[in-house]
Amino acid sequence: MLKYRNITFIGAGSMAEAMISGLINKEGIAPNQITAANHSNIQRRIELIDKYEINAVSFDEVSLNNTDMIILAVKPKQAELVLQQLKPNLQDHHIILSVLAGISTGFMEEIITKELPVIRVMPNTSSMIGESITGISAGKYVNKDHLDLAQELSEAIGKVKVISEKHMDVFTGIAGSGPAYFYYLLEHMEEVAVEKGMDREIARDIAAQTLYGASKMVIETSNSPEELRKKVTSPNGTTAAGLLALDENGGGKAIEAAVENAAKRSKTLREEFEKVPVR
Ligand SMILES: NC(=O)C1=CN([C@@H]2O[C@H](COP(=O)(O)OP(=O)(O)OC[C@H]3O[C@@H](n4cnc5c(N)ncnc54)[C@H](O)[C@@H]3O)[C@@H](O)[C@H]2O)C=CC1
Ligand SMILES: O=C(O)[C@@H]1CCC=N1
Repeated sequence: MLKYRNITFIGAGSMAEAMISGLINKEGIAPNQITAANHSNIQRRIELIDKYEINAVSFDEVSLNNTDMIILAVKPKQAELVLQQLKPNLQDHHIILSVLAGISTGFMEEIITKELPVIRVMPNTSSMIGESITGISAGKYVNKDHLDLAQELSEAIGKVKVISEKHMDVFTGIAGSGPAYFYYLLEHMEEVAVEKGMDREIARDIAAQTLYGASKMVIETSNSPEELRKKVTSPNGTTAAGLLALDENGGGKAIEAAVENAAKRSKTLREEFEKVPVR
């Protein structure tokens, strides 16, 4: 069970913080079970200690003796170096989770050489408030207990889907990067309202609640997005006019292209940063 486990984040940036915040808001995971390690930014460590009362240390000070789960949360390009540096201190009881976009379990397993469980976990920043949707896929040495633990951790920050690793790129394109597309949408909606003289804060609330309500309708009713869209669209009404403008301006295609391009980038990150490790 997660509540008896100690967790060390390697990397203490936005994604690590979103997960830390979600985890300690969840009953059962005490701040002192969590350690975050970063490269050199002392100010950032102080900020995390003050805000969450977790332990925060520099990468050089990190000790893995009392850790059960290591969560890699550095940039994909740092994967190889960080794993090489961790390798001498890895122990048989360690479970390695990686939130790194693109980087495969096979590559990580190859670097660490020990037969340790490596699990890819793709959350999003809504972990911060326990509303992530997190994709997990297991490496070669993962058993049911390891997977259950990764699932439990992911459930502490939102919902979970266990997926095949071959779908991780598209999952990242939809869910890892997805919040940014919706923020972009909200920014644009807000801007139009502001241009028409509406107060920015009010416009923001209106747009955000509209998105939240629409999402909740998809999640909580048995209707598909298409059915729900049709229910909003009165013949010859305002929605039809709005959707026509979306179509004419390539709205649907733009959304598809965003997901495709993010998924493609996930794949090219792998090609760029997975080199054959030097043993
Ligand atoms: N930001 C997001 O929404 C999501 C990010 N991810 C993945 O999470 C990972 C981290 O992304 P962000 O948090 O956005 O990046 P970030 O740039 O905010 O954080 C990276 C962290 O790694 C630390 N770091 C760099 N080199 C290090 C080293 N040698 N040892 C220890 N720490 C080191 C940095 O000090 C920093 O704290 C990436 O691999 C990304 O693909 C996954 C899902 C969503
Ligand atoms: O932009 C990125 O590469 C990371 C991975 C998913 C979300 N943020």
